[in-house]
Amino acid sequence: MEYVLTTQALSKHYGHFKALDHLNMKVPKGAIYGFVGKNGAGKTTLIRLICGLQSPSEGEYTLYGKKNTSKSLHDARRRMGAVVETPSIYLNMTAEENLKHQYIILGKPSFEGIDELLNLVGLGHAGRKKAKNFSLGMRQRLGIAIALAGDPDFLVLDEPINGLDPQGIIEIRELILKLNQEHQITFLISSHILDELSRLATHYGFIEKGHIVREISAEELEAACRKCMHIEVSDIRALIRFLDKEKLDYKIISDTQADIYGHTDITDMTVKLAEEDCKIITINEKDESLESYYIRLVGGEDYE
Ligand SMILES: Nc1ncnc2c1ncn2[C@@H]1O[C@H](COP(=O)(O)OP(=O)(O)OP(=O)(O)O)[C@@H](O)[C@H]1O
Repeated sequence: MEYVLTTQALSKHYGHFKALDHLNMKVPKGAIYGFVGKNGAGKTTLIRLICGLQSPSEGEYTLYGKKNTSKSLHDARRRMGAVVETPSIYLNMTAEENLKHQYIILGKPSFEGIDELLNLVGLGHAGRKKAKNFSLGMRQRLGIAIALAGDPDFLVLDEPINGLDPQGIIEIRELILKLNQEHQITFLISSHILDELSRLATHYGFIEKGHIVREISAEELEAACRKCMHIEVSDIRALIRFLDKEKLDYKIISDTQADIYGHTDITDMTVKLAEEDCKIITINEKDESLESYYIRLVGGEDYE
């Protein structure tokens, strides 16, 4: 497998504090890599390091196979774009002027392609409007357009949907999917909004206290998320008696509802419960959410 980014025991210390502690991760080419962790876990620190905004204390990383210590890292970094924390846009400029400014910084010979870029991020109609009048979602999309100006094939987005309204979230999601699928751009997206990430990510890296506790593909994650049967009954005590007798793993949700893990013979359960005058009101299969998996992995305290 070809990797756009790898890190080997990458560490960043601030005095005695280890913001990154021997972090190992691999972002495959073509992936949408969800970089998941609580506030303060070290996500932004990793992003700052790979963008070259800070230097590692120990360990190393490669971008497109080029080591961070090698001279050719500069060329590899040209293939990468990033929106770190808030997008760096000039609010008194229009979207078009912001892009022209970026083109000048990049030393591009002409402004060719700006209209195309604005259309790509869904700002074709707003090119002449000042950025200060943009919604947060439009600003985020302009930030992505600026990051795309250098024609990267790896985009790093730090918490791209933080603070966006539902419509803004959908627009960013669709843009990321389009750029990934139609323009073959690999993404590293840091987020603590797991539900949203699970609609996009092909791979996940779970970071906790500066190191990766699990790296897993979306397919592996789906298999690892426990399937369960959600059941609503008229007599929860009868259900508990049945589940204990069958030695099934379960969780009581309310005084009429429970989640049952593992294989359950529904016919047998229906008959046995009927013998105790317990009616099944509803029953359906559900997957454990990414959020429950994550909490199981790193523990729930101070999770936002
Ligand atoms: N310049 C710095 N000096 C000292 N400590 C720092 C510095 N930058 C970050 N830290 C600490 O390093 C830890 C990791 O910070 P980082 O910003 O990478 O977390 P994060 O996972 O991105 O969380 P958030 O979502 O809150 O930004 C935090 O405890 C933070 O306080």
